[in-house]
Amino acid sequence: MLRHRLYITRALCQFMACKLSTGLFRNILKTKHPTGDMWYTRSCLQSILAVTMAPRPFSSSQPRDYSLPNTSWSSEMLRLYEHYNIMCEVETERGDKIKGQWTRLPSYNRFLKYAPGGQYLSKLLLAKARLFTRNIEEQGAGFEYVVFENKQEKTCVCVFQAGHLLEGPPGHVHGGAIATIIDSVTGTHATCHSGPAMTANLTINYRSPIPLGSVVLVHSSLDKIEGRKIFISCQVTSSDGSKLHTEATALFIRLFETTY
Ligand SMILES: CCCCCCCCCCCC(=O)SCCNC(=O)CCNC(=O)[C@H](O)C(C)(C)COP(=O)(O)OP(=O)(O)OC[C@H]1O[C@@H](n2cnc3c(N)ncnc32)[C@H](O)[C@@H]1OP(=O)(O)O
Repeated sequence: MLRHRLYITRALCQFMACKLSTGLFRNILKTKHPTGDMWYTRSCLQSILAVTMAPRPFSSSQPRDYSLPNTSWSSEMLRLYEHYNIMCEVETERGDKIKGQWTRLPSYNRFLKYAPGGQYLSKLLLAKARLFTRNIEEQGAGFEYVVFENKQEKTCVCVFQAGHLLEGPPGHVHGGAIATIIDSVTGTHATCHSGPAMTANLTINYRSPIPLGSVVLVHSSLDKIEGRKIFISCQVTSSDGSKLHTEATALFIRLFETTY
């Protein structure tokens, strides 16, 4: 009986929280600037990002964090993951654990009900929407990757293992898949640094093919910011850094005036 009551109370709490967050987003997204442009306050944006990036607090099935190791990860992938992950937390002389220079970024899960502009995204779309790079359920078949950010150095590093469904030239990764991972890593970098931004330009030079199944590093560096423009350069190298596979420059445009 008690268990039954607890169950009903939990369901009611979930329902209330869901309604509350929906209303909040609707109000935020409908807020207009006097010029007619969509307008977000810093705190609103931060709450949107916090909520969109964090696991759903009241969901019984927490979204999966695709950036955590799984059984498809090769020993090289795991080694590099550990290499950066260990730098996310450092031990002080007194033995306390404190935040290090690097931060592992969890995989991004979108569950906004309303797109910017107020357009209602149906429940179906909502349930099925997924970041393009995370759309293959089979572990190891597509994009296996994890992104680490170093705020101080304004860099991001992505450890990327390309699965067999990303084949282009026989035995090698498709150029479109390489462009996708570059866009995703630099886009994540731009968004983490400056808030929501979209790719305006992406220029890629393919220098040497990436063998399918290999692990490479995607380095993203924030070069400069001019108003809403964020300039990022990117290199894809072999895991030991000795071979350059791809070079790119990207221009992102920050969607809102607010600076972080
Ligand atoms: C944490 C996890 C999160 C989530 C992690 C998400 C990771 C995935 C990231 C994926 C990112 C994508 O693929 S995004 C999808 C692909 N991209 C798109 O679909 C974008 C389509 N384009 C647009 O929507 C628009 O053109 C925008 C938003 C880019 C810009 O439009 P706007 O806002 O009206 O700005 P606009 O006035 O035109 O331009 C502002 C300034 O930028 C300049 N500018 C604009 N476009 C260009 C350009 N291509 N090349 C040079 N310069 C340009 C203008 O001259 C101007 O300079 P000045 O006069 O001020 O000097």
